[in-house]
This record gives sequence, structure tokens and C-alpha cells, in this order.
Amino acid sequence: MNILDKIIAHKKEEVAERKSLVPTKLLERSVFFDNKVVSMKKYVTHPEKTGIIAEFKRKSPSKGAINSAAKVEKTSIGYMQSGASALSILTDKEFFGGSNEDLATARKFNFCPILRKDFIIDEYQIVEAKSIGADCILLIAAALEPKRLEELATFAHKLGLEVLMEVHDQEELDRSLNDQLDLVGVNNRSLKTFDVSLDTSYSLVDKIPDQFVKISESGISDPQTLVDLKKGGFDGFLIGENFMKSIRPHQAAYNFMNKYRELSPDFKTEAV
Ligand SMILES: O=P(O)(O)OC[C@@H](O)[C@@H](O)c1c[nH]c2ccccc12
Repeated sequence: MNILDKIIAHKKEEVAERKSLVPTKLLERSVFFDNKVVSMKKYVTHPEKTGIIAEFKRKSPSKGAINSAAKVEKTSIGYMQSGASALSILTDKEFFGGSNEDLATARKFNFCPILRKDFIIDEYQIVEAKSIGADCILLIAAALEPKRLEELATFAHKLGLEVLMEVHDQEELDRSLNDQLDLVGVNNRSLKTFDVSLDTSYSLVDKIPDQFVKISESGISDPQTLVDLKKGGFDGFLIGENFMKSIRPHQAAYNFMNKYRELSPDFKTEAV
């Protein structure tokens, strides 16, 4: 059993329990439910933004504890003020130390696209994503049958949410691509070994059709890497640990994005 199998097994139990505690009808009454969705696609590709999707992640199976003290409010606002295009908020509790409240807090304090970072296997979680203020959901190709993935993506679109599909290799990409996706992410971290290799991104970027916004995910720790990935054809970059491992993640993000600006002279906008 690899880590993903373990997480999905746990997720099934968790979703069953949540469903019995909070019916869908109640989720639909949330104040966030009628919010207009902020497009991740648009913000990531906006020429005056960095393309960075900055992540709030307290711990992970590969790294253990990363930062248990950071506050969502300060961190998310700081990420956005530094020039991030969007936020990614972990809502899985068991393996990543996140919560739905974290995402709802980020929503309250920011006008920007927010990705619900979780392991989605059921429509219920998509309604829940909308009810806590998310704009985009993650669907992991390694965890879903292609047909099921397309069904979930279609359901998300019905609620107005965008969809980021994550792949690790060409086989996952080939079998899971469908028209209901908005963004396609290549995860540089292997689920089996936890090794990170940017070669995964470079080897897959040209295989992703141009109708999708292309995201490189995980293991990015150097602004020069962003310049290179952008040249290689990526529009967006998902960065978590590199910011979160600092005592002040928002400050780390600020320094990182300033360096990125210096390295890309055609990229003019200042952090506010
Ligand atoms: O912290 P990193 O190495 O910058 O990676 C961020 C993000 O890509 C990673 O957290 C991630 C990618 N896909 C996921 C799926 C579930 C949970 C987490 C993830």
C-alpha cells in the first residue's frame, strides 16, 4: 500500500462520517455558497502576476511537521501581498494538519482564487469545497478511474468551480485527460519514493494540450527554477514547503517573489 492508497482509504471513512453529520442541504446554505468563483485559470496566467499558487501546509507525510505555528490569516494575506496569483489551502486533517476552517479563514481575508487541496473522491466533497469558499478543486489522476475523474470534474463545473487535475507520469496524463479540466498539474514528487525531480515536469509539459493551464507542482525552492519552468512552457507553480518551513512563511514568500522579479526583467509589478 503506498501513501496515496492509505490516504484514500482513510478519506472514504471520513467522507462517510461527514455525510452523516452534515447533509448536503446544510452545506448549500453556507454564506459562501453563492459567492462568484474567482478564476484560477485567469489569475495564474495574468501577465502582471507571478503565476505562483502559494500553499498553506502544516505537515505532510513526506516531510513530517513543517510549521505548526503559522497562522492562516497572516500567511495568506502576506502571500497575496507578495504577488502570488492564488492560494492553495490543505484541508486534509489526518495527513496534512489542515482543516475546512483554514480555507474558510483564507476566504474571509482574501479576494483571489483558492484551491481546496484535498483528496476528492466524492461529489459531497465538491459541495463542501464550495460551501467553505473554494474556487478550484484538485483531482488526482492516480487516485481516480478516468471515468470517475471526468464525472467529478463535470460536477464541479456545474457548481461553477474550476478543476486542477494532477498527474505524475505520461500514463496518468494519457488516460485521464478530458474536456472538463481547466488546469493540469505535474507533481514532481513521486508518491512511491517521495523523491522530487523537476525532470518530471520537463518531460511532460509538451504532452499537455495548450487548452489547459500548465502547473508545475512540488519541490520548487529557487526563483531561477521558476524562470526555467516558465521558459519550458509552464504557466503556474505550486509552492508550499519552501515558504512554510520558514518561521515567517509570508516573509519567505516576499523574498522569493522579489528575487523572481529581479530575474525576470519583463515582469514589472511590485509587491504591495
Ligand atoms: O511543498 P511543496 O514541495 O512546494 O509542494 C506543494 C504541493 O505541490 C504539494 O503539497 C502537493 C502536490 N500535490 C498534492 C496532493 C495532495 C497534497 C499535497 C500535494
